[in-house]
Amino acid sequence: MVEQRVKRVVIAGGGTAGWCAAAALSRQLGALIEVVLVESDAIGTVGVGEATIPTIRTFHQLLGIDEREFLRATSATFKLGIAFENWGQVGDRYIHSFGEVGHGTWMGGFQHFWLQAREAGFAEPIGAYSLEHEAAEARRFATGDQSAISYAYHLDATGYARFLRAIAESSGAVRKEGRIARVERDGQSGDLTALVLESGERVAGDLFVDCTGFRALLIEEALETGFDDWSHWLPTDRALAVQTEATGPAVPYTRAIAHEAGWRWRIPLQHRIGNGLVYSSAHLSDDAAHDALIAGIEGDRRTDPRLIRYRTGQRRKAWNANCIALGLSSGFVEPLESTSIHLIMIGVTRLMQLFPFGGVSDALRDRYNDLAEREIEGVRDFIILHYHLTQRGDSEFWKSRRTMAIPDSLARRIALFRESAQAFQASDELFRVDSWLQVMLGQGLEPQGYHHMGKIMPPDRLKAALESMRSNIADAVGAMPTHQAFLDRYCNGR
Ligand SMILES: Cc1cc2nc3c(=O)[nH]c(=O)nc-3n(C[C@H](O)[C@H](O)[C@H](O)COP(=O)(O)OP(=O)(O)OC[C@H]3O[C@@H](n4cnc5c(N)ncnc54)[C@H](O)[C@@H]3O)c2cc1C
Repeated sequence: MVEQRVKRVVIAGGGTAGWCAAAALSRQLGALIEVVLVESDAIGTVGVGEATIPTIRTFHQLLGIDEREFLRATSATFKLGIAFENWGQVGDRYIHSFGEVGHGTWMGGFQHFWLQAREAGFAEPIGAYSLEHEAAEARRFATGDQSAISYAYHLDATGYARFLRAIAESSGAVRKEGRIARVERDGQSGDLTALVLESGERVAGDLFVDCTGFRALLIEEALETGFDDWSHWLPTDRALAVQTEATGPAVPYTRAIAHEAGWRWRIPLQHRIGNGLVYSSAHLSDDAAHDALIAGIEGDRRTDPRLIRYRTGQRRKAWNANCIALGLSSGFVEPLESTSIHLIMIGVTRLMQLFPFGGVSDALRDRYNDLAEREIEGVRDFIILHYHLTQRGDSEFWKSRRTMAIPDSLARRIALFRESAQAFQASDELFRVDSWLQVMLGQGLEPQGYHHMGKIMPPDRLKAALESMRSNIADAVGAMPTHQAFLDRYCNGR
């Protein structure tokens, strides 16, 4: 029998990444491994990261999380997509919703039918063929047996870490409070051997998970892994965040409102709104950003604006030696499509799938890094798409986004869609065709051609098929309660 070499996993950091890792590892592998987490209350967490994508629900199912309990503990609301305002041109608006857009066939996607119908003059806007889009626009929501709807959540980040901590501790994970002063390494292999706390306590382990946020204490400070900087593509490097009181019913979508040098978010929770202004410090001063943030908020402030600095890019290896970086320590592609928590969850899931019971090996590490790299690069391209496909010319920031050189992978994808309306999801890529489609069209990328599969059927049949899709969706949305009414009922257990 192969001897189990990795028995004790030490997690450094207790933000969303640290507690996600602790909860999943202890709940799923707790019978085989010991899980210890070190965090420092004095340092605290980044405190943002409140919008998610639907994969969070798969992760919750893996942990056996009760949805109502989660919603109450994190003051969460439901999210059906993101409303992008002012991205193509000032005054433009589109929703990137989570669900399917229409129905295609094996030969091609729905967009080909839709483009055919639009040319013939009988297509509604593309969003009319997506349940999630229409529900978001109508601010309605229902889940459970009543409807099959694709959704995610807006959640309170601090409450979420607390919630995950309770799961982790009840599954046997042990928390140690204290500031990590130094990291010990094996003189020969270079592997990490222990975290030494300021108190002098030594926390030894076989495998380490770096969740220390932007500090990247293990993966960078100790292991000097290196970082690929993507700020030439994604130059926003600061965010100002402030919480305000809710002023009305919660909407089931995030708002991402472009401004002269970045964008603003608005994330509705049950009791408050999370607001933030993301900007490029090369194009907007901190004072001007502060004024723009305050000018754009509604409702009384609950907190003072807080400045967060970041750099967009990825750690050269997410897994280096016997250390895996998760969360902000592994890289950050700015929060536009709410992908960071997803990348944490997929990273933890992958770690459990590739867990090095027999010891860390190059083969396991390479496989993990390969998948992590492909996934974050797919996210990167998707985010760059939003900036690059702007028609805005009202500021240096937007002019430079429009004219910048983009990754070849993305340039090919845009050219393909522009020429033929063909969109695809590469293997190991997060965003589905429906997402690429909605954002490309939403940002004003007009296909010059399309597949003629719609011409195979008589125009009347195409018209009837589209009308039936649209009216079925309209009926389903019409039967839903408002998002706020559903939330009130669902969270109260009624
Ligand atoms: C402006 C902004 C907006 C974002 N919005 C979204 C979003 O909408 N959706 C989304 O999915 N993601 C978002 N993110 C990303 C999200 O915030 C993070 O992925 C998530 O919070 C995980 O952070 P973390 O746990 O890696 O780091 P942190 O929350 O920073 O946690 C780091 C932990 O390490 C500990 N630590 C650090 N140094 C030491 C030390 N010396 N000793 C002991 N402990 C230490 C800290 O105490 C803390 O517990 C956003 C990020 C930013 C910057």
